[in-house]
Amino acid sequence: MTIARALTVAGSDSGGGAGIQADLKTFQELRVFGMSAITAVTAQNTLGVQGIYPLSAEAVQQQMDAIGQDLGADAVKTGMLFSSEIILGVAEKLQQYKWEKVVVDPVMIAKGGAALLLEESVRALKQTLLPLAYVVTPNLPEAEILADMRIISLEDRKEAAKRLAAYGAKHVVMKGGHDPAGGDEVVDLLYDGRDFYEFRSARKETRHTHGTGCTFAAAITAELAKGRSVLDAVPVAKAFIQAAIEDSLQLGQGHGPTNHWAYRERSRAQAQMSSR
Ligand SMILES: Nc1ncnc2c1ncn2[C@@H]1O[C@H](COP(=O)(O)OP(=O)(O)O)[C@@H](O)[C@H]1O
Ligand SMILES: Cc1ncc(COP(=O)(O)O)c(N)n1
Repeated sequence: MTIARALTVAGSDSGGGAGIQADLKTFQELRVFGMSAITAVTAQNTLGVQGIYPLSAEAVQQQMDAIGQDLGADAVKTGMLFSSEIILGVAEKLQQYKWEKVVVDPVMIAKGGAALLLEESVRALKQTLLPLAYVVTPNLPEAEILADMRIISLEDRKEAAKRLAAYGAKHVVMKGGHDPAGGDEVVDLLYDGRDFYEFRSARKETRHTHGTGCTFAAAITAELAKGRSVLDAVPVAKAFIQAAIEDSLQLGQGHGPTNHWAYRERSRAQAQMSSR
């Protein structure tokens, strides 16, 4: 039996809802062997980010070497990268190990407002990492910064996706969670350099959305690691995050984490129903 392997290069969230912790939980739930290279340690909970301790670019590269030289990875996800030095170091290793299924979640600001990427590093993200992205998964505020334009209409989203593709990203998945005019639907838009696809789901009214972006991108990464196409991976990720948001765990006093085992429990219940 072949074992699908995925590597996440991201920050640690002590609260367990986002970052490395969300990614590894998601990989595990989707039956993919998860590995990590930590870029920064954050002291964080559902109330916000209390501290950020970045690692050196060398320490991040050494972790990626440890995986590249031994276990290997079928897909790689990047999340919080914090500085230009780390971005450049990560880009170098992605190229060295010829990792092509790379999902770049361009994490910039935590839900509570803390900067998880230095402002001066946006350029490095655009110019060094986007060209290596098989998939980039911006939320709307991140897409506005990367594409350098305001996004209001669906046409704006399409124009922004084209601009990100022009930087070299093979697929753009623009998430719609932050759409102020979203109404009762959340629409994620996929652009593959040729066509646009819309993925819709019911918007859940909730404040428990800590780590939704990380979890969604990790689910795409897991499915790519198994050999699925982007067009097949995105609907699985959408179903995964929908279940995780709808069945949230009500933990903590602020923006609580999503439920990483909800998708598996739903799938199991469905299988039992259909076998009756
Ligand atoms: N309230 C919600 N109800 C259902 N799905 C949501 C909701 N908010 C976000 N999502 C989904 O969660 C994923 C992350 O979305 P988004 O909030 O835009 O990104 P981020 O967490 O990076 O800010 C997307 O697939 C989006 O469709
Ligand atoms: C270490 C770390 N990485 C990423 C996020 C973003 O979280 P979200 O997925 O909610 O945008 C976070 N809060 N902490």
